[in-house]
Amino acid sequence: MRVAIVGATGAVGHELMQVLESRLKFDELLLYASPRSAGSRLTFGGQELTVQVTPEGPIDADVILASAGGSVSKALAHRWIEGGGVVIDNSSAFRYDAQVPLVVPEVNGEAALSHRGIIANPNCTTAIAVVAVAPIHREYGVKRMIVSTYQATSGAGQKGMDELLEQTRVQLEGGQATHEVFAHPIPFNVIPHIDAFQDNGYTKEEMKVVWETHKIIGDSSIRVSCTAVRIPTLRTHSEAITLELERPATPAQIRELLARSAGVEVRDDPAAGLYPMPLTASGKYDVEVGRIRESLVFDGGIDLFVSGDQLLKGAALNAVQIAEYLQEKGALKERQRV
Ligand SMILES: NC(=O)C1=CN([C@@H]2O[C@H](COP(=O)(O)OP(=O)(O)OC[C@H]3O[C@@H](n4cnc5c(N)ncnc54)[C@H](OP(=O)(O)O)[C@@H]3O)[C@@H](O)[C@H]2O)C=CC1
Ligand SMILES: N[C@@H](CC(=O)OP(=O)(O)O)C(=O)O
Repeated sequence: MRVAIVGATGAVGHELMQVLESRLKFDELLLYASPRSAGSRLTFGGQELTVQVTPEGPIDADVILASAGGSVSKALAHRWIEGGGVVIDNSSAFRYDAQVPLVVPEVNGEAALSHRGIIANPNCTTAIAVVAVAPIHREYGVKRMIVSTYQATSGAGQKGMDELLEQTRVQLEGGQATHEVFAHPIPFNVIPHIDAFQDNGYTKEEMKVVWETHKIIGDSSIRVSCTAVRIPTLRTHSEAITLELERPATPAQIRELLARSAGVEVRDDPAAGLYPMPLTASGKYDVEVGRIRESLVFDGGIDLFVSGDQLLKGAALNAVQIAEYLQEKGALKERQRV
C-alpha cells in the first residue's frame, strides 16, 4: 500500500508522519507540499524523503492524506483520486457535501465505507467534543449541548505557534506585541474570535461545531451552541461542555460510561488535582475527560471538561484511524498504478 501526504511540511502534516510511523501498515510514503518546499527533505522511519510539488493530476497512492488547506483540496482532490486512491481530507472543503462522509471512527466509522473517493475529517474542536458526547447521546439522549472552547494557537497552523512564541518574546522584552495570524495580539490574552463572523453573530468555527456535531452523530435535533476562544497555548484544545439529557444521568454513571468508551481517558479526581489539561493531553491519542458533575442548570444534566490534542484527534490521528478502518474492512480499492 502506498500513502501520500499533501501538506507534509505543515503542522498537521508533521503529526501525520508521526502517527503513520506508529500505526498504519503500508509500504511507501509520498510527500507533497507547495512549490516553496519542493526538494526539502523530511525524515520518516529513519529514511530521508524528498518533498515534491503537489500534483495537479492523479496521485499514485491508495490513501491520500490531505492537509494543505481547503482551496487546494477543493481545486485538486477530484484530480488526485483519478488514480483510484481515496482522499482523507483535513480541510473543511467537503464536510457539508451530502455525498462525502464526515467521520470520527469511534462514533460513525461505518459511514466511511460509503465514500465515493473523498472522506472528510472533521473540524478539530468538533472531533474532540463528539468523542465524549456521542457515547452519552447513545445512552442518555443529548437534547442540548452548550460548549465554550479554549483553543491552542496551533489550530491556526505552524504560523499560529510562531506568532505566539515570537510575540511573547517581544512583549517580555518590553516591546509591543503585534499580530498577523490572530485578530489581536495573542500573548497574555484570550480572543473570542476564531474564523469569520456569520450573520447570526456566531463565528464560522462555532457554527462548524453545530453543523458537524449533527452530521457525525447523525442527529440534527440536538440543540448546540458554541463560543470559540483562542488562548495563548501551543497545542491541545479544551472545551467546557454542558449537556441537557433526555434521560437523567448521575456523574457516576457518566464516569462509568466514558471509562469504557473508545478514545476517552477519564481523568477526574479533582481532590488529587486530576482533571483534563493541555499539559497532560498534548501528544496523547485519547481525549481527556473530567470535572464530570451534575448540572446546576438542567435537571439530570451533566457538566464536563475535555482536553484533546487537536493536531492528533482533531486532525492527523483521526485521518489515520479512518485509513486503518478502511484497511481493516478491506475497503481500499484494487488500483492501477498511474
Ligand atoms: N492545525 C489544526 O489544528 C488543524 C488543521 N486542520 C486543517 O488542516 C489543513 C492544514 O492545516 P495546518 O497543517 O495547520 O496548516 P499549516 O499552515 O501548518 O500547513 C499547511 C501545509 O499546506 C501546504 N500548502 C500550502 N499551500 C499549498 C499549495 N498551494 N499547494 C500545496 N501545498 C500547499 C504547506 O506547504 P509549504 O510548507 O510548502 O507552504 C504546508 O505543508 C487546513 O485545511 C486546516 O484547516 C484541521 C484540523 C486541525
Ligand atoms: N479552526 C481550528 C483549526 C482548523 O483548521 O479547523 P478547520 O479544519 O475546521 O478549518 C482552529 O483554529 O483551532
